[in-house]
Amino acid sequence: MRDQVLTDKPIVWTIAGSDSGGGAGIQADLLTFCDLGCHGCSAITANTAQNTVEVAAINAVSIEVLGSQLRALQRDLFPAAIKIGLLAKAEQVLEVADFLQKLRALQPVPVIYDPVAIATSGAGLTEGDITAEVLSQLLPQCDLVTPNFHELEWLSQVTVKDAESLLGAARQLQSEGGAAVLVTGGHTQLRLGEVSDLLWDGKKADWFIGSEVSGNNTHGTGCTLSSAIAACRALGYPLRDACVVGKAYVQRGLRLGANTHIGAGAGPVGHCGWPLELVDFPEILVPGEARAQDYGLGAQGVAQPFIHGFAEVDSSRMGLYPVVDTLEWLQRLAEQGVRTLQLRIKNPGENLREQIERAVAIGRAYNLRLFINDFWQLAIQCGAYGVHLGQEDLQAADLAAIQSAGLRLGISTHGFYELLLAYRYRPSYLAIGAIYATNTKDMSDQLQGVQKLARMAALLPDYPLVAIGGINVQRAGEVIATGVGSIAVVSAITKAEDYKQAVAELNALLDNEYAEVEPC
Ligand SMILES: Cc1ncc(COP(=O)(O)OP(=O)(O)O)c(N)n1
Ligand SMILES: Cc1nc(C(=O)O)sc1CCOP(=O)(O)O
Ligand SMILES: [Mg+2]
Repeated sequence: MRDQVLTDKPIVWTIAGSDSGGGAGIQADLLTFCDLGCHGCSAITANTAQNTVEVAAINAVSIEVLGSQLRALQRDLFPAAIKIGLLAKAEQVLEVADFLQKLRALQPVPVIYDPVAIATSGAGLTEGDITAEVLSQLLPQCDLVTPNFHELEWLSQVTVKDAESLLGAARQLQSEGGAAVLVTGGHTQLRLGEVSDLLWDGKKADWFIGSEVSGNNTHGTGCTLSSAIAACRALGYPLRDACVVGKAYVQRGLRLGANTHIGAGAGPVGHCGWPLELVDFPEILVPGEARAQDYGLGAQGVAQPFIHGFAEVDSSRMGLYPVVDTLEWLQRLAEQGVRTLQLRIKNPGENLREQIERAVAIGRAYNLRLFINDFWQLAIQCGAYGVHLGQEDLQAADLAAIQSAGLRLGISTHGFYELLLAYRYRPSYLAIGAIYATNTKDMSDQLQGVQKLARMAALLPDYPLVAIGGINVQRAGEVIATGVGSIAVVSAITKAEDYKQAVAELNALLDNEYAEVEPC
């Protein structure tokens, strides 16, 4: 929600080294913060003398100089997130860890550490060994650490030779330091043509699969990724959303920056604005899909094979979509000409089957797109038009049965990560929520806001998208303007003084927007 206030840019700090060549370090970090709508501040740990072909010198700043920068920032520019890059000697690690401990006692601040310590050439970038200080003092102050394969081996002391050992090393590092681990795959491909990152947060492993981009302009990708994740965390995005948007931002920079010529060596990755194209976003690996084996997620324990591709809805613009809990409401709204409806019964009585049968009959009589929430078995048995499922239902429901019965499938999503994951199933529509706070259901930790909705909707311009959560007549205009083809509402209709008027006003807003987009 924070990113809706355009006059109030979140502040993000980078604590890192200066790259005189302008491709990595502080320079890449500040470009990234700016690009993603944040105000960047810096505390410089070292002045490196480098260009695109060599690191000629690394001049660490003194503890006094580092500390004075941090304290000046704290006095006036309190951060919404912090990215840490090169810490050039053990004393700096201790200084930063100690500072963070005190800062985070005042207010929680997400901290992302890109453990820069070894150059691509293999040369050490630090004065002496910093391993012990990083593991024991710094990592407990971090929320996320973003090693590449080499840095993972360095910090975990585990030799990484395949996907299983990589996951083992990430688990080891996470359990030792407490921070979630995002292992970046830029240096090693587990599958040809795929550049994949592994996130292990102590509970769940996720693979984010990107495609290889040909080109040599890769300098600064690690700095840019960790900075983009920090910027997204400052905008209020949860960790998984921040990771997939960060990866997309780097992918966009690699793709659009591939043909620039800066220096004789590896040129800088591009900084090319907010990623709004699906092509830059990673695919989320789904348990049960064939390539999961190559990523160390074997078939064991997977409830069902990966099923994707569901019956299409007849229009990507399903319009007004009331979600109701009684047959009376279905009947009333069908009589008002509403064509998309959902029956969402949360406290079913003994006559649930009968209610669903009657709902399906109303749906047929009025030619409705009628979705049944949760009860997919009854929806199949009663021949419903479609079923709506939540994220947590995806592993439990028999998706093959829904698919082969020809039912449409709608899936709830809450943010970029869930949207990309649900999209892998190619459902009939994707719902995005909760856009605003709502009294109908506790969604307080999953609020998206309109700007984030617009950024998600931009990824799938022709796909049937539904926005839900706190939408009413006053807010519907800005929601519809994001490009979603449908707005789902509960209380805006069922608690309206005059539901017929609410239906008419919401329909008028939808008609108006679509008329502007598609002039006759
Ligand atoms: C259109 C639409 N979007 C989202 C939801 C929420 O579904 P779910 O996540 O399954 O939560 P419950 O509705 O079951 O509480 C929905 N019902 N409809
Ligand atoms: C049922 C539901 N699902 C949501 C989601 O974000 O998945 S928000 C929501 C409640 C929508 O009710 P109202 O229109 O009254 O705010
Ligand atoms: Mg549900």
